[in-house]
Amino acid sequence: MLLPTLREEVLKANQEIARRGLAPHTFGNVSGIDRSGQEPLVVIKPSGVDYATMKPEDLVITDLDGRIKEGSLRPSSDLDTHTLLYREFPQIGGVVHTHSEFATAWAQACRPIPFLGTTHADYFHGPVPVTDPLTEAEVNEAYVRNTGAVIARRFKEGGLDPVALPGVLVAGHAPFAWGKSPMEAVEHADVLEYIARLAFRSVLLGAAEAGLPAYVGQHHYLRKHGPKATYGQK
Ligand SMILES: O=C(CO)[C@@H](O)[C@H](O)COP(=O)(O)O
Repeated sequence: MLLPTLREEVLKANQEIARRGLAPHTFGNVSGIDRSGQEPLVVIKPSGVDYATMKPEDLVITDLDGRIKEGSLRPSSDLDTHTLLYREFPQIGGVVHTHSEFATAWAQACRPIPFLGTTHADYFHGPVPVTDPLTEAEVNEAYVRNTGAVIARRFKEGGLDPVALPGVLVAGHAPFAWGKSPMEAVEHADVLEYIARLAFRSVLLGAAEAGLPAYVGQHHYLRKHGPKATYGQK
């Protein structure tokens, strides 16, 4: 993907998380990556800039280690999480961080979103995982980079597939979601908030946390993503 097109898509994606109510104030950020050139380049939201006034030239371009290549504004304060996820999950092309209400509530409760319905199963093949809380050492050493590290650790140690589970809850913080592109990452962040709200209400109504029978979840996930889709545990 050429950078000018990626810039436009990352700008639109950042405006979309605001328009969809997923990012009150500036509590959220979207990035995209262009892996087509010799050096992968990340395009990310500038820190603290109002989505409504954001322009393509405000976006910041960095390399995969977060070194700024282009841009006069400060990159999002979550840059190191985004770049670590691009290094750890080579399949992804876009990352979204939001503070959407219900997904953030599950993250603050340090509880995974249970696998309760087919709406969930269409997009997330399994409970939406929650990370371990960062240790004091991880917070003090590098909070943002270690936020990415605990996400990567949760998927690696859990044998989880970031394609079949395109999002996570960072314990005590809020959700991150990803996809093949910035706009697909926004779709996943939007669905994550919707299934978080549904699960919250279902649990209040007494839904068994045992959740959906595996065969129903698998049927719906494969129906949406095709018989060759990767899903579930690796
Ligand atoms: O999680 C946080 C703060 O808790 C951040 O996501 C900010 O809410 C957004 O920061 P910028 O992207 O504007 O730097």
